[in-house]
Amino acid sequence: MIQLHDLQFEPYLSEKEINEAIDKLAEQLNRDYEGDTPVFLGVLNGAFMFASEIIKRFKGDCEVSFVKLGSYEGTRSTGDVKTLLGLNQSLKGRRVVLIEDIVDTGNTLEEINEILKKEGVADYKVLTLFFKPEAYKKSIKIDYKGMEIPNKFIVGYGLDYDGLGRNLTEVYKRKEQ
Ligand SMILES: O=P(O)(O)OC[C@H]1O[C@H](OP(=O)(O)OP(=O)(O)O)[C@H](O)[C@@H]1O
Ligand code: HPA
Repeated sequence: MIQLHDLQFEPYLSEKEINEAIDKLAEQLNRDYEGDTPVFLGVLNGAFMFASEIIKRFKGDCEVSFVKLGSYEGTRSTGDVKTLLGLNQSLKGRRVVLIEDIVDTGNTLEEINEILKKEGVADYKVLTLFFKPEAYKKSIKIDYKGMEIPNKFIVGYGLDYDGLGRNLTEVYKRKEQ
């Protein structure tokens, strides 16, 4: 059990389980993007750890870029997704792989979708380590999912509770009261 701020969290996914999911995603990406030079676009802050691991496993040429969006306060989405750092390169005509640590309500994804539509990308795919099907309210297709998880608040592997927990290499879920 760990404590972050006022909440307790219990172990949920081991580093081994997470790495196995990332290995599988990497195999798919290496197959689907063979011979292409995709742009991996990570969504900060949460995706930093996953982005690093998946990009290390990509065998071809690629570019790496980041945007920074935020909408969570504590354990809840405010529904108001703020772009804190936007794109700093043109993605026109490029194949883009959006890297998310988690797709939960889908609010963040919808916001990025609008940004990428305006960019005139050749195509883009959504890659996420974690996906909460019960919470997802949008229709944007999630192309690559590492793991489907129940609608519980998690921390670790880049994900935080009010700033803490991002450095944990395993994932913890909020303890039921
Ligand atoms: O599908 P949603 O409900 O929009 O949730 C997913 C988003 O929430 C988290 O970001 P957050 O806004 O907490 O910012 P952070 O990445 O800096 O922690 C996470 O990193 C995703 O980007
Ligand atoms: O379960 C979660 N944990 C941490 N951050 C998040 N952002 C969306 N869902 C989550």
